[in-house]
Amino acid sequence: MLALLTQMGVRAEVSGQAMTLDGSCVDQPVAPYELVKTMRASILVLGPLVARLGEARVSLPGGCTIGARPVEQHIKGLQLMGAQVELEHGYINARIKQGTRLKGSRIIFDMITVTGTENLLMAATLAEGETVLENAAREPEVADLAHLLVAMGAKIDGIGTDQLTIQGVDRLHGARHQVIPDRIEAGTFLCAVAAAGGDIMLRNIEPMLLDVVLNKLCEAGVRIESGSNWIRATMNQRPSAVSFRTSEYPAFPTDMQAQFMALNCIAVGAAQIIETIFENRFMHVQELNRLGANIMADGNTAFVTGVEHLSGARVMATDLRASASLAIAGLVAEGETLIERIYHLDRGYDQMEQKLSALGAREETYDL
Ligand SMILES: CC(=O)N[C@H]1[C@@H](OP(=O)(O)OP(=O)(O)OC[C@H]2O[C@@H](n3ccc(=O)[nH]c3=O)[C@H](O)[C@@H]2O)O[C@H](CO)[C@@H](O)[C@@H]1O
Ligand SMILES: C=C(OP(=O)(O)O)C(=O)O
Repeated sequence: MLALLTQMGVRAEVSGQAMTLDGSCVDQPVAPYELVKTMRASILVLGPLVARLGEARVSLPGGCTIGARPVEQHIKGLQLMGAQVELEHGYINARIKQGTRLKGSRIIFDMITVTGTENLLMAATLAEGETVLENAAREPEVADLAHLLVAMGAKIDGIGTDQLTIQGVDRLHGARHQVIPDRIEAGTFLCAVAAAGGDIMLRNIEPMLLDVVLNKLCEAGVRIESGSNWIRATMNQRPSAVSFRTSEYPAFPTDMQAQFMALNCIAVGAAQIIETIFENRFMHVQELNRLGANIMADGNTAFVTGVEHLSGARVMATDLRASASLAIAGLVAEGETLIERIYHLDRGYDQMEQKLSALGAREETYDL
């Protein structure tokens, strides 16, 4: 909805005055992962479609412009399984010989790729014989997909590890599956409370999904309590600065980098942030600096020196998590913050403005 309104010229406004979020009695059900994220998904139907129908044509994937985001690992894997793959006018065409199936293969990824693992995992479930995926991604979302496939009749060993062994089956059947909660949405709300102060109760979230994030929040001074499917965070002081390096799961997720940078902007002390997954994921730095932050970026490293106050300004969202970091900084900043191109946020958050409002934030979307 917000995306549609934005296309019609609507902008979102976040305003605050050293605001605190007090949501101790407000339930925040965390949205299922990927329910609202679609643009990057085109590549994910390539493998399963070729496996099922023998040919497929999909556009090169979109997604946030945080780096080149190549997909040659997906293509290499499908070729090893016997598919012919061509690039044509921004589309990927893949096919196998009529009357044949993809062939099980041993595929060693050159680097850890989440969507690459997911794509070839799905394709392998319907291939002929055994496929072994080595150096596979271990993100919980990959394991969740594997559990769904198993419920649909696939044969997969090594779920949750970096080596997945798949015995191809002739067909899959329907199944019922509960998608895991979105750990990045949960982490974003926790960061908002860590930065602005206050109290939040998140339900329908397994703390284990957020291990490293919760550790960093504790290091920042947040009080964390948790049960099997809930997390409560309380913060009543300025956060302490926390340094980190993004990396593949189970290390610190790249999708939480921008939100922790916002937290560091108003922290006591200084932090070093190293981004190792994407080469262009610091676009929020100059926008946070517009709000009075003190950040210097040099290559894949950002140095953040915490300041006591941020002050509202007009800023521009450049991608999904950059938008979230600006929303967090806007809550903390004194005065009004106007975030342009907020439509990026809608691709990964369901009704963030309503959820923040429920916590006591003053946030509006309005027609200009
Ligand atoms: C490992 C990792 O943290 N992946 C993140 C990545 O997943 P996403 O699946 O979008 O990206 P990948 O995991 O495939 O990419 C990881 C790295 O490998 C490189 N690469 C990937 C595939 C390929 O064929 N060639 C290639 O060079 C990418 O450029 C990137 O530097 O973005 C998502 C959205 O931000 C995050 O949720 C994922 O956590
Ligand atoms: C960059 C992200 O998503 P996508 O891969 O869909 O661009 C993200 O979730 O932070």
